[in-house]
Amino acid sequence: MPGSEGRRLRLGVMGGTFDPIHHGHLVAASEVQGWFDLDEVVFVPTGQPWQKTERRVSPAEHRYLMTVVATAANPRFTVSRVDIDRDGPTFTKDTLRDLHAQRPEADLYFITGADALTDIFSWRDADELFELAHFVGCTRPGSDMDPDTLSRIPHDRVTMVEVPALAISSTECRQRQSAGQPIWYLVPDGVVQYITKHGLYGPGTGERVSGPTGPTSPPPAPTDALPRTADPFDPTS
Ligand SMILES: Nc1ncnc2c1ncn2[C@@H]1O[C@H](COP(=O)(O)OP(=O)(O)OP(=O)(O)O)[C@@H](O)[C@H]1O
Ligand SMILES: O=C(O)c1ccc[n+]([C@@H]2O[C@H](COP(=O)([O-])O)[C@@H](O)[C@H]2O)c1
Repeated sequence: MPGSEGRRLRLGVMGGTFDPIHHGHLVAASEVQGWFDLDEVVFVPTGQPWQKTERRVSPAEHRYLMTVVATAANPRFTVSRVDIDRDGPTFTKDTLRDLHAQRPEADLYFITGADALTDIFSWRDADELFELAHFVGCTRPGSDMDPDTLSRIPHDRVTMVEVPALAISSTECRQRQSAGQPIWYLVPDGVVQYITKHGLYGPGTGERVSGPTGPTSPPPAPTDALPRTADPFDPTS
């Protein structure tokens, strides 16, 4: 099926662990959608993010559902299960091959933060990736990509895009939730409610509060928090 104006369909691919998804991810995807006139941006939560072994990653179904909640209002945003339904470690070459098999009519634009792009030559079969998709690296104003990495990427297969500064990370969201600090407005409202309902990132889940923002004693839990219910994805609850 052609995209607008009879040209080939343009499909953005926003891969991430999304533990949890936050407004930095959503702004980056939205900006790139506009820059490249993408017909759709498909968010792809990782199954087993093999380079994030230093910490516990939330179950894939939770990360998938938070991504569905966060993207539901945007008619151009969709969510794919290709990575979470594939066994084994998640490699982007598999993500792109699976999406190409599902949507052979589309050109793929893989959206990534500059931090992730800097590490791309540590990814599985990195040199093949640029044949499978055009890469879009999102930088914050004033930050530059590592010139060594940039020089190794074929220039016609990567574009750097400056997105509005949003110093939000999933790590910060987890740490704040663990410490009882608010995460409202860092993540969509529905994601705050999902996290509260399922008791994700609570005290005792191993998240550390770093730096001067961490309180010595956490503030009391907000009184409007949703009651915690049995977690269908946690066999121990
Ligand atoms: N604030 C942000 N602005 C733009 N891109 C971002 C931002 N945060 C993350 N990204 C990019 O989104 C993709 C998915 O990131 P990921 O799900 O690992 O989130 P994260 O915030 O980097 O997580 P963590 O803090 O747990 O490492 C990566 O390409 C990452 O570079
Ligand atoms: O292909 C790989 O080997 C590879 C290694 C690390 C990360 N990635 C991809 O990069 C995207 C962002 O990953 P992360 O771990 O920063 O959330 C996500 O789509 C991952 O599958 C891919």
